[in-house]
Amino acid sequence: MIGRLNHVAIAVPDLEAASALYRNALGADVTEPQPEPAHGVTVVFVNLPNTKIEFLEPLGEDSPIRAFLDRNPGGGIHHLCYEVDDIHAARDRLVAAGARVLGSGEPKIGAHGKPVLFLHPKDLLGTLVELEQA
Ligand SMILES: CC[C@H](C(=O)O)C(=O)SCCNC(=O)CCNC(=O)[C@H](O)C(C)(C)COP(=O)(O)OP(=O)(O)OC[C@H]1O[C@@H](n2cnc3c(N)ncnc32)[C@H](O)[C@@H]1OP(=O)(O)O
Ligand SMILES: [Co+2]
Repeated sequence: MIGRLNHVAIAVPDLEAASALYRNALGADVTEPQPEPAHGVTVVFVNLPNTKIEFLEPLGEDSPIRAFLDRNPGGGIHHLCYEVDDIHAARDRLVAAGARVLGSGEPKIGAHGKPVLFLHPKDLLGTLVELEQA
């Protein structure tokens, strides 16, 4: 069921500063800011040979990452995103294993234009897990 590691997400207080740091200090290839109002964040992706890093900045008053940044004002690793062949089957299997799906329980279109959903960190080893339909 579980497939490629699509991305590791880092929540940051300042997307432009984070992008400049990775470009200047690491020579990274960083995409331009992509507002995702349905998810309450603006994102960029750091393209790596074998996966991506996603930087997240809060967008709007109800951003789901606001409290995380209050706890981690300098930023911090926020979630892992795994690709799955069938996001509904993966969801149902995880729910059967006791994991809680966040939000409505139905996938939403994510930053790559594909269905995504999130599982509660308390049910998956203290790690927020995102699933993306491959
Ligand atoms: C554009 C889409 C893009 C993509 O890749 O396609 C994205 O990735 S969008 C990313 C932003 N959206 C989300 O993260 C949606 C799912 N997240 C949530 O619904 C919330 O962040 C939630 C519920 C996981 C946590 O919200 P909040 O911090 O406000 O809740 P609590 O303060 O009640 O925290 C509960 C409990 O969980 C711990 N926690 C919170 N966030 C994380 C985390 N990222 N990793 C690990 N643990 C986390 C928090 O510390 C609390 O623990 P406790 O021991 O009870 O204090
Ligand atoms: Co993500």
